[in-house]
Amino acid sequence: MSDDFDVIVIGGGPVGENAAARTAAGGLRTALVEAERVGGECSYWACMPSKALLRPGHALAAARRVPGVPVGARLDPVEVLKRRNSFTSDWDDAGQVEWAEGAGLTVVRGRGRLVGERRVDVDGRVLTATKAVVVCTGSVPRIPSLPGLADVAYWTSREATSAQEVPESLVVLGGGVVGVEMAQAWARLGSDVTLVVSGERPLPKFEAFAGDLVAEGLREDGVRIVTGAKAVAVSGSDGGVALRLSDGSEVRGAHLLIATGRQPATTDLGVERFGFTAGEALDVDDTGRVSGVDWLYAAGDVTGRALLTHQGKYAARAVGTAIVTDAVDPEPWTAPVATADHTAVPQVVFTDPEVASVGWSEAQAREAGLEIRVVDLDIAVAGSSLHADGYRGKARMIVDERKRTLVGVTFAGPDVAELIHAATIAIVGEVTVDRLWHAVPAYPTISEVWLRLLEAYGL
Ligand SMILES: Cc1cc2nc3c(=O)[nH]c(=O)nc-3n(C[C@H](O)[C@H](O)[C@H](O)COP(=O)(O)OP(=O)(O)OC[C@H]3O[C@@H](n4cnc5c(N)ncnc54)[C@H](O)[C@@H]3O)c2cc1C
Ligand SMILES: NC(=O)c1ccc[n+]([C@@H]2O[C@H](COP(=O)([O-])OP(=O)(O)OC[C@H]3O[C@@H](n4cnc5c(N)ncnc54)[C@H](O)[C@@H]3O)[C@@H](O)[C@H]2O)c1
Repeated sequence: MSDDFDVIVIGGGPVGENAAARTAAGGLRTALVEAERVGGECSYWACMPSKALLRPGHALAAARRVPGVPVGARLDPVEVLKRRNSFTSDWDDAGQVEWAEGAGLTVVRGRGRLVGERRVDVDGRVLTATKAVVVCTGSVPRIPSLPGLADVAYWTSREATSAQEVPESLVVLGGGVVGVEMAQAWARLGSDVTLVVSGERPLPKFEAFAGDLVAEGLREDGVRIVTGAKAVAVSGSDGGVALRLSDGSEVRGAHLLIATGRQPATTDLGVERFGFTAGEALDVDDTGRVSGVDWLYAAGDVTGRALLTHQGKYAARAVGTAIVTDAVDPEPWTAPVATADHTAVPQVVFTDPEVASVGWSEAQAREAGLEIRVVDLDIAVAGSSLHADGYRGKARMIVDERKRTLVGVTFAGPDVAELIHAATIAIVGEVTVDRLWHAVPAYPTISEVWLRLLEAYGL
């Protein structure tokens, strides 16, 4: 096999796969270098298995909210874990390799390292690229330096998404997205879960009402939430783990999940020779070109821009197009440019209730100095009351008063995920509220909340 390619992509997660598929489709000889499994974190230890663990609990809860639907008392963990395993293809990447080869990629197994201009060492074999190298190595868990942590067997998101048994009890440190999703998934499967968060509520990066509603949902599932807590030490305890907090109290569990964020996977990658620091993000422009190195590109978690599969894949499509078309300073909102990263990143937290947001939070919009108007509403329309008895949800719409366009939308409530794409379209398309008025939501759907938001705005 030749070691010469036009493009070498390091990292075969969802982002690397997309960048490579684009360049191959553009007629460029493309190598995809992967150290573990083609498909990356998302397919085997993140998006897919976590959502597969959550979905059965949501289905059961949804059925319980509609009288007349016969439902069992609890989930069947054996069947839930079996279905989760099928979503990860039992951690076998043969299907993804087959897809990659079908897309015209050369899959090279091994750990890639930049060893010179357009040169990548893969476990001793040096590949060269005529055009570009694209770094899509993703991210790894950020582990806090807690005394005692190195001496216990703790979980990261990998163990939390791939465990083959329901833990009797679980302490989750960190109330971000991984923390709340995994706390609920395992609580609904029968584990006794304690969630330790450093602030007033979980999900601090979202609007406060969203974190509050999710906290309510978790508590209803039996999750104990310890707020305002600073972990100071960890120790082994009765075959499990004890987490000591700054107020002197202790929380214990059979397992401890560290869910305190992620950091770019740039260690042992050779980035230092191009002026970057191992462990830090690769700084890129909107076409994905790495600052100061004209043949080096990056996309996805490794850039630290938006740690989300869909947004990383969007950046990958931009990178692939930029390489194929030799784009130089392309205009914003054209195919080789990931312009939406700045204003319209959608995210769904797949708890029950769900949180779905896009664009800026109120705090971010104010910090950016925008003249805004915030419209808050309970989600209480015919569609929501038919959807579930006792439906509880909230919506926030943030309007840029100068342009009369939306800059941020958040929904929190059962099954709001599918509402968010309409908001993404409105923000990306810079649709004015006056024009949005003519986008009539079907009756009786939960989307009618859009009409109520516009009425509350004054239309
Ligand atoms: C528990 C959890 C749940 C999540 N759920 C969601 C969700 O529902 N929706 C969502 O949008 N996002 C979710 N995310 C985030 C999502 O997983 C990431 O944003 C996404 O995986 C990033 O894709 P990537 O290709 O950049 O990186 P990764 O998926 O991390 O893939 C990087 C790949 O590069 C390989 N690699 C690394 N270094 C090298 C090297 N030197 N040589 C060769 N190969 C290398 C790795 O082995 C890996 O396969 C979740 C994250 C976690 C932790
Ligand atoms: N549904 C989804 O889209 C989804 C699901 C899971 C993860 N993700 C992505 O993966 C990334 C990583 O998720 P995450 O939850 O690990 O990170 P995160 O940054 O979302 O949350 C980490 C949380 O841990 C807290 N924290 C940090 N250090 C702490 C400490 N020492 N003690 C207590 N708390 C501490 C932080 O304040 C923060 O709230 C996120 O950016 C997220 O977008 C997405």
